Amino acid sequence: MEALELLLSDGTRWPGLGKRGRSDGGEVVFTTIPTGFPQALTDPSFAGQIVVFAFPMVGCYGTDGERFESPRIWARGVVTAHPCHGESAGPDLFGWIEENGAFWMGGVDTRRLVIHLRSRGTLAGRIVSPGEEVPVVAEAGSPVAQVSTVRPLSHPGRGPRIAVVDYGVKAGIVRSLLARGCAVDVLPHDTSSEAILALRPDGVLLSNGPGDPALLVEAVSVVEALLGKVPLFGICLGMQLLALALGGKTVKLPFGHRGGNQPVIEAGGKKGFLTSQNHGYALRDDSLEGTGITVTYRHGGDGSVEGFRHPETGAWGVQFHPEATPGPEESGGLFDLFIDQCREAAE
Ligand SMILES: NC(=O)CC[C@H](N)C(=O)O
Repeated sequence: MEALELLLSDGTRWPGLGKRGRSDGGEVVFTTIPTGFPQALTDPSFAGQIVVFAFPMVGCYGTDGERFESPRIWARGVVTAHPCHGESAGPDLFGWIEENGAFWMGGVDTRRLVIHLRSRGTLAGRIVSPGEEVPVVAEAGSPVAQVSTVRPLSHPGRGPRIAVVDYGVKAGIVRSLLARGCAVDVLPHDTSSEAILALRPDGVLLSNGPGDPALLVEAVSVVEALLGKVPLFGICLGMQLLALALGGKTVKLPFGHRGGNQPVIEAGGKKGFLTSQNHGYALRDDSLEGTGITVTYRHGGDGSVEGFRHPETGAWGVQFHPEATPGPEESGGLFDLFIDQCREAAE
């Protein structure tokens, strides 16, 4: 173990201990999940980011390969207060992070760091040696092409056939469809609308994924071409792309929503539930007029849009994660609603 620092783009330095030298720059974000760390780190939506765990003790159960959300870690670095080494459910979490070529730091005052990020907003950062002076910038551009499958992958099933456009899909989304009997085609992020419709899917699911949705101009035009032709359901980045295709706009949140206990309230109602979330962007409320979008869910904390439907085309989406992994499963029924919608459209 050697002394390391997390150097932030505002010049602040956060000391800790770890094993490796200097990471590249990445957006430093925090998540409040209290469990499911390997699931979070393998979520492709974290690609290129340095993840601060607000929960103090991390790694007590090691890793469990069966619960990965993709085959590898996409986060660039991990920052924690108290790394817990050793094996219980599986290999040592921090050894596994190193094997994946990612960086980690322990012994960091993550309570103060989370409050700093919450008040300053998300910043770029790098894991460096103490006192090291290097430029700190997060990569520009979208990581979607790096995390998406390059070839279509087909999973058989007797139920409706769902095409999943993979912008960085979590395995939990595919599992949620397969568990309900669907046949699933996972398609590369740049698949054309013609190629998607040629599969004659009963529905199209637009997946989660990393980065700024507004950079994905081509994906938005593919989604636009699908509108009204097939049932469409977007999750997180997928919902953002759907809204952009309908003429809405997105905005970067100051520090995002990342955690397993994010409250969501039905718009205009009182019913609330807890959700798993991992996003830094949101729909701009003032961009929705004239789009035909009806907001269905809002965040219980800041009131931002967490879901919508578009009655004219039947397209809809949620900003939170009904597949959970990690997090509460109480919104999993949304997959059933989508599958019912696909069945009805096929009749
Ligand atoms: N999990 C996701 O799909 C995240 C969507 C997008 N990258 C955001 O940060 O808002």
